[in-house]
Amino acid sequence: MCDNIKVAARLRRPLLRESDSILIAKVKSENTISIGRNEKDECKTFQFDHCSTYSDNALEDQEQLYELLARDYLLHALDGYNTCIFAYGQTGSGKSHTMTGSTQCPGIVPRICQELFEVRDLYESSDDQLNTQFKIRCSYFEIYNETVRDLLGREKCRIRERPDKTTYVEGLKEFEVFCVSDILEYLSQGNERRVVGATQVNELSSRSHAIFTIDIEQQEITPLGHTLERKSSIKLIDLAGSERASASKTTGEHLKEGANINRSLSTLGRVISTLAKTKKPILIPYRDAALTWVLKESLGGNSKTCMIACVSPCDYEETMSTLRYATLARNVKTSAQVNAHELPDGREQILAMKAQLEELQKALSQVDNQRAIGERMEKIKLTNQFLESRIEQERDLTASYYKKWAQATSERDSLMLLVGGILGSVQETQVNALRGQLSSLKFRSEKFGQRLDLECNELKYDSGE
Ligand SMILES: Nc1ncnc2c1ncn2[C@@H]1O[C@H](COP(=O)(O)OP(=O)(O)OP(=O)(O)O)[C@@H](O)[C@H]1O
Repeated sequence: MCDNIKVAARLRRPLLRESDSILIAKVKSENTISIGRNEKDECKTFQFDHCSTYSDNALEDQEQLYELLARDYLLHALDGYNTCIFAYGQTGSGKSHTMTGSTQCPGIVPRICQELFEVRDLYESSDDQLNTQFKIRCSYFEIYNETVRDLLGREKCRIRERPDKTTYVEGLKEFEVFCVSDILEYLSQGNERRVVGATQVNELSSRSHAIFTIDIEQQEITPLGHTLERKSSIKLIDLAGSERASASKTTGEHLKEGANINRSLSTLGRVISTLAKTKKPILIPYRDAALTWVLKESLGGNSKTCMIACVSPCDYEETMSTLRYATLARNVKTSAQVNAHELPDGREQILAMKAQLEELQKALSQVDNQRAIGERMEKIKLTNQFLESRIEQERDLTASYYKKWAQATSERDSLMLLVGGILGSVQETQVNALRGQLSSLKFRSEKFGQRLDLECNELKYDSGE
């Protein structure tokens, strides 16, 4: 969905030091602000989506600005849109007062935090079946002299581009927050570490661009029992103030800071004017400054964005320049989309998990089978080795029996020959002795034969034949 950047002008009250100055700006209606050098000068009028002025009650002014302008950006974020609110203006024009404010007079950031947790509590405590679970995280960084510094961590960080061309701060610390005091604690910790300096125009001048991000993740159970997940982020930005060196009487380090601030703000101006002029932009100079590079999505991408142009009631040139800048921003279009998708419902998840479990069990039993087969193979191998060595032994034994048997047989044969040859010439007693010898040899030879058969049979049985 295409949306123009919403632009509001906020006129701050004259400060004590300005009590003698001529008031050059006036809010004429809720959409119109006019500006003239003096009462006689012809006034120039500017139209914006919203114009707010001051009253005697600063707290009420803060409340009103939140209700009429800023709350919508919390509601959009709860619907799943990325949103961004940034305060722009000269130094001392009321940007920090508008975004952060003070404990007595809180600005937009603490109010958004407060209401976000009220909404969260309401949803989560509801007995309604359409329950929503929240996960809220925050991070805070500043861009000082073109360097990104994590205000809640220690590191200097770098800006990176994702494959889809969106940008992010690498290594930025993000903290999950569970209640409003958690998030306000991180906000105040970060504010304490922000680079602040005194200039002639503002005693507590912010010398950096500060970007506080709230990431919201919601999981909602729909009436059909599905889970809808929404992810969105709210970027809340307090820019450093534009300044003329002569007006703010800056010198040395402050002059360098001022030059960097002005350079990045003028790049922001060029990005805005290129986006405002071109329907299909060819080259937007996002990369020319860390600020525009990191805000790429908020300025020309998936975001609902609001610019609050803070103006002083007494400085004609600066106020005029801010209002011109703001007018240009009104023509910039962004293309915000709801970042939501349905998660697979519970039943589907259970079925998918069951199928996965079955597959795992199958794989496991295959592994078990293979292990059992392996173990049996190992046993068979050992048995084979044992049998082979037995066969070898038996073979040696058989060979030695054969040898003995052959010897016994030839001994018997030669004895029989001898008996045959000498039978006539020997005494009966000699014959009987020879006969005894012969029958003993016969008996031994039969025994050898039997033993041989027995060994052969055993061998056959062991080798499984
Ligand atoms: N609407 C307002 N009502 C009352 N006081 C205001 C308002 N806006 C600003 N102020 C006061 O004006 C002074 C300067 O405001 P602030 O510090 O917010 O300016 P800034 O734009 O953030 O300046 P810088 O860019 O130098 O940081 C502060 O004392 C602040 O309290």
